[in-house]
Amino acid sequence: MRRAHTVEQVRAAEAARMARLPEGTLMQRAAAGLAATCARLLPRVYGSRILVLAGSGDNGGDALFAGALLARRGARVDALLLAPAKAHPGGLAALRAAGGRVTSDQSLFSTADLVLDGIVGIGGSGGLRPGAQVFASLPRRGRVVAVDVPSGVDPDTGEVPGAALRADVTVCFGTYKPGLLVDPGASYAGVLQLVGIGLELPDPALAALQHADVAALLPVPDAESDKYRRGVVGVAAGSARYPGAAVLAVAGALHGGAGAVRYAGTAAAEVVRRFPEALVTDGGPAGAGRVQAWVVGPGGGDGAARALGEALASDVPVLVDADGLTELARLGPAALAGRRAPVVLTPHTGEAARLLAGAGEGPPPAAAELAAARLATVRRLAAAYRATVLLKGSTTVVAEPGGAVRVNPTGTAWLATAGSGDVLSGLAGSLLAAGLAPLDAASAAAYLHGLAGRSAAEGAPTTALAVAAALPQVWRAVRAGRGPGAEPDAPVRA
Ligand SMILES: NC(=O)C1=CN([C@@H]2O[C@H](COP(=O)(O)OP(=O)(O)OC[C@H]3O[C@@H](n4cnc5c(N)ncnc54)[C@H](O)[C@@H]3O)[C@@H](O)[C@H]2O)[C@@H](O)CC1
Ligand SMILES: [K+]
Repeated sequence: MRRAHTVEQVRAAEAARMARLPEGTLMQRAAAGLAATCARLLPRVYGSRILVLAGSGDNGGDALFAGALLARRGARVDALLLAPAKAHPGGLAALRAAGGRVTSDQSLFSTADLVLDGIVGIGGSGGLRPGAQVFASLPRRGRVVAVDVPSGVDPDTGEVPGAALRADVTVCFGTYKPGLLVDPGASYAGVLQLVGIGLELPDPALAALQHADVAALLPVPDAESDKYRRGVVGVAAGSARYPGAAVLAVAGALHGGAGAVRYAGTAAAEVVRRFPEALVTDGGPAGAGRVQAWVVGPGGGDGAARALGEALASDVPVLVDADGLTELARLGPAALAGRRAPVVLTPHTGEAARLLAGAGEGPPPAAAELAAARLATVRRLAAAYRATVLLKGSTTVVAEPGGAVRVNPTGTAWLATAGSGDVLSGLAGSLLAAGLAPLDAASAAAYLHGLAGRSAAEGAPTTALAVAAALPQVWRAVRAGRGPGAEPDAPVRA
């Protein structure tokens, strides 16, 4: 599991550690790790041209000390100081002593073999300041290595309020920061490299699952299992107008670990034609028979209101998606009051906007605004509806009310295809029925769905049904620890 901590948590851990260590020890550890990563990125250090962009704080200090270490190995290191009077004195002295120079030549940014972005780290707020904005648009030849955080990215939220410096690699110290894992910030961070500096950290503010975590969550039948013990998932989806949504949600559910899928709705004939193994009924959830979790809403059309009401009246977990969310937004959080079994909501940002408005949080915000502030949005929704919320998008995030947040590292833009959300809800509902806790079911489903999207697409447009069909091979890869994302620290990137 990749764990990310907020600036406040990092500062507290640093203060506790520094109290027991000689002055500057943590910075030396950070600089050594940073220099080692830079050295690995260069064909050879000796003779390489390196530009250090150093701001006014310790982030600049890290960059200057790392520059000094690289200069000692024969690199030609120039430092451009964004706030010359405030540059880290120890770092600057070390750089000079190692033969490095101070420059004001911005064109070195475009000719250097490697640029170290030490403009601002966890002390940063707002986008790049005017003096540094030019670097966001200058052409580049070598790689840009961000020190701790790409400058201009909010470390706690991943929001990018102005210009920011896109990195090829981000070397972060002590722990990941939420802004490195959540878009839009994550898209500025490139490949992440964590350097341990010996911090003792509390529970993370945010976590990203990896293969081993998901493998440990996935239900596996044993000798005593039968279809009912493995869990039956109910799917109330599709309508005369959108029968395909029923087929896709059932396709996801059949690959999610439940022992059986019970379909309730007007697309029963289509479902059973496609999947003879599904148990089907024409009515709503109320008369469908026992299930361990309901999925309500994909393509539900006019029938979504009734299906939602009947599913919520049951005593099992309910996952609400698509038209079910539109209906829930109309009813507001009161519709969930008194419910004991968990509720999972899976909105995209448009649905999230409606849900927030439905919770009395003012007029619907613009979806783009919510996408730019994904963490804040998912937390607000989880708190307002007291439900587990999976917010879909360029990075899918999952939050529990007042609790843990998970970010999915496996997403791919190829999944932005019609019907792919229906597969995800079926899959997540199936994991719920198999007994996973809501946060685990939602985040494991997002993880598998992302990998299945990659595998189905392989760089070309794909279909929702192909994504569902790729799920078994993805389960195998995750359980075997194979394929993209299997290495504990290799980020999965499109
Ligand atoms: N505190 C520690 O023990 C350690 C800190 N480390 C480094 O120290 C960094 C944090 O250092 P600081 O607390 O000095 O803060 P920064 O170096 O991140 O920022 C310094 C100052 O820049 C100004 N600033 C804020 N936003 C800005 C912006 N958008 N553009 C330009 N300037 C801006 C602020 O006045 C801020 O205090 C970490 O990110 C990490 O790189 C590491 O050396 C590890 C140990
Ligand atoms: K930085």
